[in-house]
Amino acid sequence: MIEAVGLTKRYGDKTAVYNLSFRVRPGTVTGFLGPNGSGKSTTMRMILGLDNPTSGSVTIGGYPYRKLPNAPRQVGALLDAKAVHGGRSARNHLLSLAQLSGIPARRVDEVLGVVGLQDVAKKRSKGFSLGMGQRLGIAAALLGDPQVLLFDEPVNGLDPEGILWVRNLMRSLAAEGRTVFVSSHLMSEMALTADHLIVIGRGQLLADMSVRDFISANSADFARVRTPDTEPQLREKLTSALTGAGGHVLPEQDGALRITGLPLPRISDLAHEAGVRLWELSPHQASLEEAYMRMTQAVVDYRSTVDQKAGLQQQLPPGAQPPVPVPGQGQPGWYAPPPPQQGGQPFAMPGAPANPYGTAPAHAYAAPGAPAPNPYAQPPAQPAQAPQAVQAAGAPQPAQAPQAGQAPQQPTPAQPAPAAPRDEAPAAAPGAPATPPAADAAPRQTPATPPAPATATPDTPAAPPVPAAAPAPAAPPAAGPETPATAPASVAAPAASSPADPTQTEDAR
Ligand SMILES: Nc1ncnc2c1ncn2[C@@H]1O[C@H](COP(=O)(O)OP(=O)(O)OP(=O)(O)O)[C@@H](O)[C@H]1O
Repeated sequence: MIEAVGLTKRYGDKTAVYNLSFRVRPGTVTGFLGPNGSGKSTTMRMILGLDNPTSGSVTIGGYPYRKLPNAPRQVGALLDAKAVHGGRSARNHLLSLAQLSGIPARRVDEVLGVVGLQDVAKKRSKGFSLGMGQRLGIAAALLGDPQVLLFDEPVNGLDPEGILWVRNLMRSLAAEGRTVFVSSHLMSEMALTADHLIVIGRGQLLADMSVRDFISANSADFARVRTPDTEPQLREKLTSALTGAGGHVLPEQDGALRITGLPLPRISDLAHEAGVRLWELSPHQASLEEAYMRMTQAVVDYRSTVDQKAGLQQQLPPGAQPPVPVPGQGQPGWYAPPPPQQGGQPFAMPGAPANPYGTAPAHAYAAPGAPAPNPYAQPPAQPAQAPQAVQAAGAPQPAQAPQAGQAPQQPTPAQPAPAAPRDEAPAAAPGAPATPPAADAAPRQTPATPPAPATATPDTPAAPPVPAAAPAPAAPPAAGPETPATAPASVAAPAASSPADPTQTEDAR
């Protein structure tokens, strides 16, 4: 179990994560969703002890990562597939991680087989494609056979076979009772892979619920109706009959109508009464993508504004009519309206308190574009305990991001029980070698941007970036469980990715 309580991270003026509380449970795949820059990677780094929270806490099996006995055997992670010493072969990369964590060499060959890299095991990883790099990162995460796995965008760059493989891998890891936490922007994939979702926007929790609940809470089921293409007047007739009966009708791009607010039999009756023949009348459930778009459209920071496809469009033949644009399509809110029972609160979580933190109203996202309270300006009430429910916060205003000196009142984070871990109790003796490679412990480097004050002092002071050409030194045995592990051996963390000397010969296998 991963448990975050009131987790907050600021980089100078930038609040990357704000007051996040959630639990990631074993036995399920939990998807971690959010727009670009919403704080997913930052959250994962805090879970793995690679960044220190500004406030709040996050534990794995009851321990902060750095206090976790034999952490590399308990937690595996893929954060950045490129965080590999390019001059090393895949096998030697894994071997060095294994040696530093007391993992037998035969396990290296096992995981190489699991990820399908056995044939290129002796090739230097700098020649790897993006997908091969992802596989190597996944192999590193699996190395310690850990109970808790974190994957940041694991299907990036994978081919369809690879995507299917990752999906099945995640599901089988969860089926074995492991805790699997995976971020992705691929909604269709998440819909097939995840059982549960944690959705954040601008660093704040938007939803914490099952995929099924998420879709039904944030979208409406709808009916698709098609009238004969040859008689456009029938479409108009049906539209007015349905609208008159209280239905909500949206044209779809292929000429069909998308109807919400009326049950299928009623649509059929209305069509019959209006003398309109139907070519299609079918029930549909909104996709995860639609539900996600609806929920997050108010908290997207980076949105493309230029129609890049404009220049690619073919000229219409003389006399041809351009396709009728779908009203509102592409604009916030063009998706089907929220389910009526939600009373216009598409994000209200079924059965959950509407406003667990007493912050912004639950309907804050119901009307995209409507003025929304700034959650940063409204310090949340102290949560009684780690909520499993959605934090129905309002859409933050970008211009009003919190300043470092104007920190809202922080909730007192609940202290994680210092007792023995629960479901992820350490499998190995605490004295087992646990010190991971120093390179893995380095904080995220952002060369183009000078680090903000919060990052100027690395969270892991003892771990400066290791020069790329220098192999990670063999770690001394861990002093014991109280010795903070600087980073997981199996975490594919950045900092070891500086260009390797191309003339360097591959070290002994
Ligand atoms: N080391 C850092 N120093 C300063 N700002 C940072 C640092 N790391 C992250 N940020 C900022 O924190 C915010 C959250 O970034 P993060 O990488 O966690 O988002 P994300 O949800 O993982 O994004 P994406 O989906 O694009 O990977 C961003 O605005 C980012 O610029």
